[in-house]
Amino acid sequence: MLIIGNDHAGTGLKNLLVDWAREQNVEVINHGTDGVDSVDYPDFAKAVCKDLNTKNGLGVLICGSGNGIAMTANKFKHIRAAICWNTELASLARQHNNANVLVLPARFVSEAEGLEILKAFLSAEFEGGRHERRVNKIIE
Ligand SMILES: O=C(CO)C(O)[C@H](O)[C@H](O)COP(=O)(O)O
Repeated sequence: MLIIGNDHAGTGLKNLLVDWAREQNVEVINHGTDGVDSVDYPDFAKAVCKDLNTKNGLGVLICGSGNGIAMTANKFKHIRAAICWNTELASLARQHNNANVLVLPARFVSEAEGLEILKAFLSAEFEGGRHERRVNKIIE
């Protein structure tokens, strides 16, 4: 399951990702705005993170730079949100940090790049070991 949210800067990329995920038969919950009128990104980060803390899935948050929406998300317990602007960062966010929210900066990646970054995030797995010790220290 993907739980997705975005502000007005991320609507186009969000639509592409939702369409792709549904084509893959991945269940998607869309908490983002579907328009381009100016909205406030914390509202969407909060909706996604609250939902994610009650469901088994991964989150995707999209805004212009990624910064504000990630700052908001990382205030939630059990949320580890990683801003990723290429596929390598997305894989590492899962492999090393067990990130459960992918944050995409829509004004700094193309829509095609955003989709590849999501694919990399979804296909990577947490490696555990020394990384588990470190992630546990984040959780503490
Ligand atoms: O950091 C951000 C959200 O996490 C953003 O980049 C916003 O999308 C951005 O600040 C919106 O800017 P705008 O000038 O209001 O479109």
